Amino acid sequence: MSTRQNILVFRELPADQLARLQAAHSVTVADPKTDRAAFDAALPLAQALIGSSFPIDAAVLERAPALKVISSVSVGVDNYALAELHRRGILLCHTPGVLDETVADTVFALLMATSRRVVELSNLVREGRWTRNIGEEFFGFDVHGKTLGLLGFGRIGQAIARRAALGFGMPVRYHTRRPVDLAVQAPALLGHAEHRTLDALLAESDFVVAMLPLSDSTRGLIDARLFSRMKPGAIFINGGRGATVDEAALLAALDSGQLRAAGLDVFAKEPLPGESPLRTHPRVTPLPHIGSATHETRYAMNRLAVDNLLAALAGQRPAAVYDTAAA
Ligand SMILES: NC(=O)c1ccc[n+]([C@@H]2O[C@H](COP(=O)([O-])OP(=O)(O)OC[C@H]3O[C@@H](n4cnc5c(N)ncnc54)[C@H](O)[C@@H]3O)[C@@H](O)[C@H]2O)c1
Repeated sequence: MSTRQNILVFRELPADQLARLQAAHSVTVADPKTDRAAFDAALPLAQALIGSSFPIDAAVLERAPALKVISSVSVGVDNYALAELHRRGILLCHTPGVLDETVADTVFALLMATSRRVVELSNLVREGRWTRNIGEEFFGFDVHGKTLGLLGFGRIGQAIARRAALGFGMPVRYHTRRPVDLAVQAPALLGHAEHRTLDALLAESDFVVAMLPLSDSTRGLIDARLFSRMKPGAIFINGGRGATVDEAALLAALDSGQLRAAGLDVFAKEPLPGESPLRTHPRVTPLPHIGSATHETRYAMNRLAVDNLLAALAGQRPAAVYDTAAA
């Protein structure tokens, strides 16, 4: 590639990271959510894109004939038309690894909040309704020692498993298409985590945590059948992607009492529409997709995304390339 390339930044970057791009390339900043016209105007000459949280679909790619590389400030790649990127020979980079521990912390916050009713009981205090000692009707359920079932046992799933097994004494069950060789891939979990078929995991787990990417194989995967196989009174947590869950089936499972509670960081449609019953359901703890949203981690993700882009534009292999051929 020639030296100065046209980069289109489609989501705000920290000033120092933007400066790294500007030092070496011609940079246009245009967020399509707030200035679609500027984004569209920059597409035809863009050789590189960097950003997140906006669908780069076939229609966008069609208007970007010079595009060679996209650097996503995310680990999930469901916003990108993967087959089309592969067909056009466009490199896709993402940010695995740097957010694992932070997303696992967020998932654990949801485990604690749902089982110990943290938000509900904090509101009771704030609203002046704490007028006598708390009785059984406000008691929660223990987290420590309970069985955790993980749907999705990748980088983040394993970080959740470490917290559960090593910090909270929780037996961990996980479901993947093939068992993981723990001795090689997750030695800290040897003796703590066991592979299960999907139905066996659901039947055994007090907490079912979904940490799945969104793909053709996971869209709507967590449906009425799966909720019906969970232990009565189980708690369901979703930290992966909203569209892996049939939200109507989730609500039905909550209302029938099959599920005790749900903690959700992600939703099929985001921001969560005002009319969604999940917004105000008394046994749902909703979060506004904050899995990786800490100062340190968002900065690390932006820096890695800029590293990836600069390497690609210099003709080097970036540290984190997503294999679009395998999608
Ligand atoms: N809430 C947030 O803010 C947030 C933050 C980061 C990532 N995420 C989501 O979490 C996902 C997982 O991230 P990761 O880094 O752990 O990914 P990863 O690729 O390391 O792990 C994905 C796991 O899902 C499993 N999997 C994939 N398809 C499956 C299927 N059909 N059935 C069963 N298991 C299946 C894989 O085997 C693997 O264990 C991301 O793709 C992203 O969508 C959410």
